[in-house]
Amino acid sequence: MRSLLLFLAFCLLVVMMAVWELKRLHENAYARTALRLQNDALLVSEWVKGAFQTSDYLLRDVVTNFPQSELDPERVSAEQRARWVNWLDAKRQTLPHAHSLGLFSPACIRRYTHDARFQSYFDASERDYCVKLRQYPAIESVVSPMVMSNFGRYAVAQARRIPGPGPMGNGFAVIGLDTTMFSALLDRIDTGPHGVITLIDSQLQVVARKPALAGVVGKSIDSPMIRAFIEGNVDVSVGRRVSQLDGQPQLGVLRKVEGLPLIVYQGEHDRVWLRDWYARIWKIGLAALLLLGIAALLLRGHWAQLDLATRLEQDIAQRQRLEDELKISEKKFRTFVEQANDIIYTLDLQGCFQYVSPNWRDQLGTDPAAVIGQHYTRFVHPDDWPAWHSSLREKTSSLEYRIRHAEGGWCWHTSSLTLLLDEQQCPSGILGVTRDISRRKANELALRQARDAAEAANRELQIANAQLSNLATTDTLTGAWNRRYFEQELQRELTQSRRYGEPLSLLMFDIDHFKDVNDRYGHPAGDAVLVGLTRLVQCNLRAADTLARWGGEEFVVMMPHCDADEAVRLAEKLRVLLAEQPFETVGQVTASFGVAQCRPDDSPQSWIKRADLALYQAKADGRNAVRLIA
Ligand SMILES: Nc1nc2c(ncn2[C@@H]2O[C@H](COP(=O)(O)OP(=O)(O)OP(=O)(O)O)[C@@H](O)[C@H]2O)c(=O)[nH]1
Repeated sequence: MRSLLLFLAFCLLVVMMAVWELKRLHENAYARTALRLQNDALLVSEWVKGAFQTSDYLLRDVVTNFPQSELDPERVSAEQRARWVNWLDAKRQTLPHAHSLGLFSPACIRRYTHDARFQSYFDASERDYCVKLRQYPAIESVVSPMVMSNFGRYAVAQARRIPGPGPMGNGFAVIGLDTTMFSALLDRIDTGPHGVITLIDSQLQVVARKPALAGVVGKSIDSPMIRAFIEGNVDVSVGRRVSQLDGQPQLGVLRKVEGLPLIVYQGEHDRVWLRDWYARIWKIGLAALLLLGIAALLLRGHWAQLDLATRLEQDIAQRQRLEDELKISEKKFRTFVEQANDIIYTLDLQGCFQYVSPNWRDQLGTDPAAVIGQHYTRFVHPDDWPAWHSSLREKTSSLEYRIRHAEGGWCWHTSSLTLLLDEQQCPSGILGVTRDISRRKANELALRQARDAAEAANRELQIANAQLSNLATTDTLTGAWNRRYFEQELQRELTQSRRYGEPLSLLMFDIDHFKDVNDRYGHPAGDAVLVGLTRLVQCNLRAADTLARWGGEEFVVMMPHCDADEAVRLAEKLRVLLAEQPFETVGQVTASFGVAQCRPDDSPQSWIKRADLALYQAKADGRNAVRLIA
């Protein structure tokens, strides 16, 4: 963590140093370029001043040598006037860039000009030079901002007062200077491929520019900053700006031309004056990155060493901790082994005891020393050897077995066995923890015996219940359902039949002259007839039909899903079968049958009553017959 912080601090330091160095280089480049531009601007302004001084000499010459008496052309002859015009033109031609030269009266009326074609009346009282001469009587000479001259060219007018008594003296001379002279002047200056020099007048009009741009001369620059500079007290201003004329970012110097309504702007494109600085950005940036990269590599190496050292320390600490834990664990284990109720032992893979805890003696009466080296079969009941044998091959297992007590007899024990592994993860022995469960086994035996007795009693009870239930629903003599059961079934079937709209019929039959059978052959023979008859009828019914003994020698059969016709057919069949069946001792007997199909409005009683009535009719009609009351 500390090294990371150091690295981050180093990174910060490198970045700060790089930024500081770049800032310093930028400032140097700025200062150096600004100084050079200032010098260049000074040079240009001096040149411009020099140009105006030259023209001013010409004006001085004119003002000094032109006689005052000749200024009013009305008083001068035409020939004399022509001579003065030629004189003025000769003076003008001494300056190659002077395109006009004239003389004005104190009232700013032009009296003479160098060209005979322009001798007409011209009032210059509104012109800037006239206004200034009138406004400031103390000054001798003025230069006006650039104007479009009468000759159709941009020009700057320079005027010089003609000394005289009035506030305006005896008038003034004006020379018109073609602004192309400034362009020619600027052309001679080496500005480099991206340097700019612009001459601007006090009206913020471009007077001349290098490099030249089409239509730029006379163009007004809308710059509050330049306007403020013109109106301010400082003579020089340095700053970065974007040129309004060509849109280039530049470092530029503005310098007022002393005593003239002109300023020089000298600028250099950022690309030029910052060229070295841009190159240094790359170099310094790469150097910083290199430094940071080296630092990062060093840090990584340091971390790797640190990590190794830390891991070694951790390993040592962990090993120490494990050793301590092992000691504690061993101590605990020994205490646990020696004080526990359970017998703890180890076996080799063949099943011989290698260690047994001291309580073996307490629980099994043998000294532990005598047990060590012995095979488990020496102590374990032979019936439990298979369980032991298979457990010794398991990773973990538990088993219950009998083990011999030194004083004779067997104790029940349970053991949990765990396979022990050596450092190579190979089985090296078996750890066993055993506990005496003799008491539990005795309890289990008692419990099992009690449960067996309870189950036997339960079974007897179920048999008795079944018998009781049978008795409650069946007739003991014939085995047919009894009347009570039949009535329950009748009610249930009646409900079912109504719910599903199925037909349901009832058959009631009674043995004919049964009293005579009893009387003649005895009651047991009569019983035998009843039993035989029941079997015969039962064998000829469907599984869904219910046969019940209604009472004495009278029986009923309920037939679900069976209409009156089917019921009559069955009754007829039974009647014939019975009549043809010989009974032991008694011989053949007959029976009469009454049939009734259940009606929708029937109650059990009304339905049974109709069957009974049909039976009565069969009896009345001579017996051994079937009758239906539908
Ligand atoms: N053996 C024997 N006889 C019974 C048993 N129950 C009723 N009886 C006898 O059945 C006889 C019924 O006689 P009756 O009611 O006069 O009818 P019947 O003699 O069969 O004459 P009809 O029915 O009119 O043909 C009686 O003698 C009863 O003692 C029984 O469980 N075993």
